[in-house]
Formats: sequence, C-alpha cells, structure tokens
Amino acid sequence: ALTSQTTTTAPPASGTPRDIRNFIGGDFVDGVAGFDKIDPVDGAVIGRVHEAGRHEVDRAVAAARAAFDGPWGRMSVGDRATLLRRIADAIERRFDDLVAAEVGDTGKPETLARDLDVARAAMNFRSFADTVASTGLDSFLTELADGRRALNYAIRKPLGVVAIIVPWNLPLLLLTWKLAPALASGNTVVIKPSEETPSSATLLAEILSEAGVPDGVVNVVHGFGEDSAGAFLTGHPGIDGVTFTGETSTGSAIMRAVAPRVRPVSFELGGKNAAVVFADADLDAAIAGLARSTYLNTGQVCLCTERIYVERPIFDEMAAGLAEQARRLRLGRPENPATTTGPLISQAHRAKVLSYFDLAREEGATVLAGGGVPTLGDGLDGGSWIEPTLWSGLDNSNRAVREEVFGPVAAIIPFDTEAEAIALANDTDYGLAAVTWTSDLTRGHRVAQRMRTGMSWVNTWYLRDLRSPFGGMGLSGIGREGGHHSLEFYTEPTNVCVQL
Ligand SMILES: NC(=O)c1ccc[n+]([C@@H]2O[C@H](COP(=O)([O-])OP(=O)(O)OC[C@H]3O[C@@H](n4cnc5c(N)ncnc54)[C@H](O)[C@@H]3O)[C@@H](O)[C@H]2O)c1
Ligand SMILES: N/C(=C\C=C\C=O)C(=O)O
Repeated sequence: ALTSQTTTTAPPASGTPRDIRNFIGGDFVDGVAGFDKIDPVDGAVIGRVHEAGRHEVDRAVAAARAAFDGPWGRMSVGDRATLLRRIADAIERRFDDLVAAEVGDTGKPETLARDLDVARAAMNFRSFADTVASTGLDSFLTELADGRRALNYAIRKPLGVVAIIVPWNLPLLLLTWKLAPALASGNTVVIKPSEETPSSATLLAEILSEAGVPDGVVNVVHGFGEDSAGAFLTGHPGIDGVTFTGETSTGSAIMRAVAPRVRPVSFELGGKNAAVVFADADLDAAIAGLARSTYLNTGQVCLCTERIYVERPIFDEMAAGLAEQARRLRLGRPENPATTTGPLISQAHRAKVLSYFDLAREEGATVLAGGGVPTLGDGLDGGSWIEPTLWSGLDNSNRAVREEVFGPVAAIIPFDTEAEAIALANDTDYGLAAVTWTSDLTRGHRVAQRMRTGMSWVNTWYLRDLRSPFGGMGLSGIGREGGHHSLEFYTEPTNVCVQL
C-alpha cells in the first residue's frame, strides 16, 4: 500500500530537486545510478531520477508476470472496463498534479498540458473501457459442401507482459494511449518513460495504485535506451510484446532486440508530414490551421507539418500570413496564460534543430520568420528556447525538406497542379500524416485518399476519433492503434471450431 511518504512525486518544496524513483511490484524502488532532470524553461536541475539497472528491470518483469498469473489474469472484461473508468476518474481527481508534472518536465504551456496532455489521459482510459466492453468476437456457422457443419468462434486472450516505451513530447497522452488498451485487454506492463520526462508516468503509477490496480500490474522503470533500461526491457525474455513510440532509428533497434524471440511490435515512429493548400481554400482558416499544425507543442508532435505545398496563385499570401503567425507566437513561462509556445525539450534537441536551421541556409533557404535563438531575459535564457521559423526557397531535393526536424519549423513550397502536389507530398520514405486545405470537398476526399499516410486530414488537423486507426506506414511505423485496432495488437485470438 502507498502512503504519502512512499511516493516521490509530491510537488517539491521550491528549489529542491524532486526524487524520482522506479515503481516495481507496488513499491517505489531506488535505482543503480542517477541522472538529473533539467527544466527546459531555465536549465535548472529540478529532479534526480533513479536509473533502473538489469536487476530492477528483471524485478519489474517478474512482478508483471506474477500479477498476470494472479487474479488480474482472470478478471472479467466487465470488471476491467469498470476499473478503467475508475482510473479515468482518479486521473481527473489528480488533474492539477499531473499538469504540474507534465509542465515541470517539458516546459510546455500550462494551457496546453491541461487541454491536450492530461485531458486526453482520462479520455484514453474511458475510450478503451467502452471499446473493450463493446467489441464482439468473430463467430461463423460453417456449412460445408459435404454436409458437415461447425461453429467457429474466436476468443481473445491478453499477450501477457507488455513493454511500453514512450517519448518525451506528449508523455502522459502517449503513455495512456498504450496503457489503457493494454490493461483493457488483460495484460500487465512494464513502462519505460523517456529519460527527459519521468515525472507524469511515476505519478500515474501512484494514481493507478490508489484507483485499485493490483501491485505488479503496472511497473515503471527509468533510464535511457541502449545499454540501459530501454534495451534491458526489449531484450528481456519475459516480455511478450513491445509497443513503442519514438524515433524511426530506435524502432529499428527495438525490432532487432525482439527478433530472436519473434515478439510482436506496435510502432508509432517519425514523420515528415506534408500539407497541401489549394488556391480555393479558405485562406484565413488555412493560415490558422497551418500555424497550429506547424507550431503546436513547439513543433514537437509527430503529426506536425514540416512541408507545406501551396498552389502558386496564393503562395505569396500564404507565406506572408504564416510568417506573421509565427512571429505572433508568445514564448514564455508555462504558467503565464498568454504563453502559446514553450521551449524545446532539451539543449541537445535544440542543438539538433539549430543544425537544421544552419543546413537550410546552406541549401538556399530564405528565412521568412525566426531562424535563431530568442533573447527572452526574465531568467529564461538558460532554457532551450528557439524561434518559430518558416523557410521558403527550398525543394524536395533538400535534406531540410526530407529529414524530420521535430521543431517549430516548416518549408513552404509552391506547386501548379493537383497531380504535382500529390507527388510532392508522397515523395518521402515516411508515411504518417497529411493535411489538405480546399473548399472543393470532392477534391478534398480524392486528394486525402491518395496520400500515402496512415492519417489524412481535410480542412483541419489533429482532430481525433479515438476509435479510428492511428499510425503510419513506411518509416513512420508498424500497425495501428485506436478502438478495436488496439485490441488486435494487445491480444492473441484463439479460433475454436466445434463440429455440430
Ligand atoms: N508516430 C508517433 O505517434 C510519434 C509520437 C511522438 C514522437 N514520435 C517520434 O519520436 C521522436 C522524438 O521522441 P524521442 O526523442 O523520445 O525518441 P527516441 O526514439 O529517442 O526515444 C523514445 C523512447 O525510446 C527509448 N529508447 C531509445 N533507444 C532505445 C533502445 N535502443 N531500446 C529501447 N528503448 C530505447 C528512449 O529512452 C525513450 O523512452 C521523433 O522522431 C518523433 O517523430 C513519434
Ligand atoms: N497517438 C496520438 C498522438 C501522437 C502524437 C505524436 O507526437 C494520439 O493522438 O492518440
């Protein structure tokens, strides 16, 4: 049982770094080493994270297996759905603490953490409670030509112990997007949050325990990837499946790790997402929509637009309008309600994004907005801040237009025909998300369907139905999650055939 002194995620007294521990078998557990959690807003050390070693990962997998073999593995679908709804209620009771954890780790505006990250955490649990309670089984009355008859029906069983490995951009949203269906399907889990954002997952473990999730069902181990907790987990013989969100290169590494044991993987990976704007689009709506799809969460959303193709007659107007929107964004402290845009997650990530700012200039870019590091004063200049940026003068041959930057920047490029626009948008090895802006909905449907992406929005972006298939193709991922698609991954069907 948890008491207030066993938890490590209570808001710290001001100035003292928080102690962030692993959560194994229902207890908060020290690690073998430690690393600092740096505040992206001002560079201060705000936490000391306990890194899980092989032994801690072994303990976490063993705890998950023991819980799976216990009462949890025999729980009814109805009872699991009820528990997921209780978890959603518990998340809403601790809403402010989860917002504080997410904002502390990422520096994102508090308004964004409230409206997106934490709000979606509760929604994810409710959505999968509904899904698991309402998704039927396959069954057929089989009648063969030779007169034999049979009943075929498929039952779904949980995979077992699932590894959940998630990134730092939408930490709680992405964790609960996988945790909810994994639990709904009867699995137990070991979570490895990003080393950049350990807090909300650790607090969530406490909340789940208070909501009645039995010890060992959910475990959290902190650390890095290679030669650390992430790799110890994916290479562990006790893991029955891996669900991962992160960089494409990491996905490849995880595939190699599970290959010897042929374990199933569900991957949401990188992207280089395109938007196509036709001359008949509602320009104000398109400019506002593109400002959101390019700069939301400081461009650190896998679905963000990094390539904008605009029909030539409106190119100048679109470029000027979007550059103006970029300049209007308000960088500042998360608690300021006027703040629209936070810092990047770290100095290391900022160095990566700035390297693309330099590369784009070398490749001939014209910088229509931003292009550097802002001077914010107010004690913020130790943070990982960057100017929202817009490039013109590039084309699909440039690395800055082909490689994922994962920051607040896009290249805006003209086109002349619909066929050319589709070819330009599909000219990538990624395949995650596309956006089409046009007033001609017949064209909107046609163009959206021809995008070689997992998701394709028309006259909007990141409008989500949690039952629809979410994921990417090519370098953007393997599989789909959402609604019954998640159950397809987190369970193994057994088809039973009974001769009648
Ligand atoms: N498709 C999506 O839905 C989606 C969503 C968010 C982020 N992303 C992608 O994630 C990237 C940014 O996030 P990131 O920097 O945290 O990604 P990352 O791949 O560096 O790390 C993601 C997670 O994987 C872990 N990890 C790293 N190497 C590992 C290994 N060898 N074995 C096991 N675990 C390992 C990390 O510790 C972290 O927890 C971007 O490329 C972005 O496009 C994709
Ligand atoms: N998986 C989801 C979002 C992914 C965002 C990537 O950064 C979702 O909205 O369910």
